[in-house]
Amino acid sequence: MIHVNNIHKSFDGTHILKGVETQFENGKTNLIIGQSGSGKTVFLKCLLGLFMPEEGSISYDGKIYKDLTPDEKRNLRQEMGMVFQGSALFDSMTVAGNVMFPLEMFTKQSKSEMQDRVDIVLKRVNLIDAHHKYPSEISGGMQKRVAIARAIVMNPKYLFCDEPNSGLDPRTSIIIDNLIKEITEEYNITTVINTHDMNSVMQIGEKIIFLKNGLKEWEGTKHEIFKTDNKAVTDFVYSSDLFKKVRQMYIEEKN
Ligand SMILES: Nc1ncnc2c1ncn2[C@@H]1O[C@H](COP(=O)(O)OP(=O)(O)OP(=O)(O)O)[C@@H](O)[C@H]1O
Repeated sequence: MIHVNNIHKSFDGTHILKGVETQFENGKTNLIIGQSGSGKTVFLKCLLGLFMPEEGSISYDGKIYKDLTPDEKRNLRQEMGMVFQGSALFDSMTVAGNVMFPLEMFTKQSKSEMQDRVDIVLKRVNLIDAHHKYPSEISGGMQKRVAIARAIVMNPKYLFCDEPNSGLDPRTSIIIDNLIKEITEEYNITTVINTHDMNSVMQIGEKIIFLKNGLKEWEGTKHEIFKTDNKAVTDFVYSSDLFKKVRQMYIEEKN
């Protein structure tokens, strides 16, 4: 569980996050949405410990990040998995090499222990015969599965995903969304996803935070987002005719 307590972050005097307050439960897929420039990436980087808020604090299962020693911070960061936008795989390494990389960097496991773990996570993301392939030899959807396998290979308590569906077709996006949700539940991970993808919101948004100008404008579930009359949220989420119709149908069905 992650508690975000009134965090503020500025760059060169420009106030970007202006007191964000929320919490993310384990076993749940938490989504951050908002217009470009609303502060989603800055917020995710604060959660990852890459940016330090000037005010407020973030705590991870009771551990307040800013109060930890450098060693404790390092240990906590090893409990965080990250799926980067565009997968960010090492082109010169095989699929297995990419997934093994965090184990080689941060553990003292033997080669066979590492190989066993790589087999388990690649199987979990439904990639069985890809160990010896290079990223350029597999599809974008498969690359994303490799990125997810690498993010969970250290058995993280927290999983952060930046635009996990960017560059994927709608069908593959749904498969990747469902995979992240299943893994989140199965391993009881606290997952936070930055997304522009409204399909993801409707599919896996167990908790959605809507950021506007560095503030949390709204939060709720994928069911509540259909019913909200918060104009900033409805203008953003239901900007397309298709989603306007979906919302209308949902409201009529519930009445
Ligand atoms: N390292 C930085 N130094 C200075 N300003 C920054 C830095 N990182 C982000 N910003 C500024 O913070 C603001 C919010 O940026 P951020 O990347 O969080 O937006 P976003 O909501 O993720 O947008 P997008 O959806 O387009 O990715 C922007 O005005 C950006 O220029």
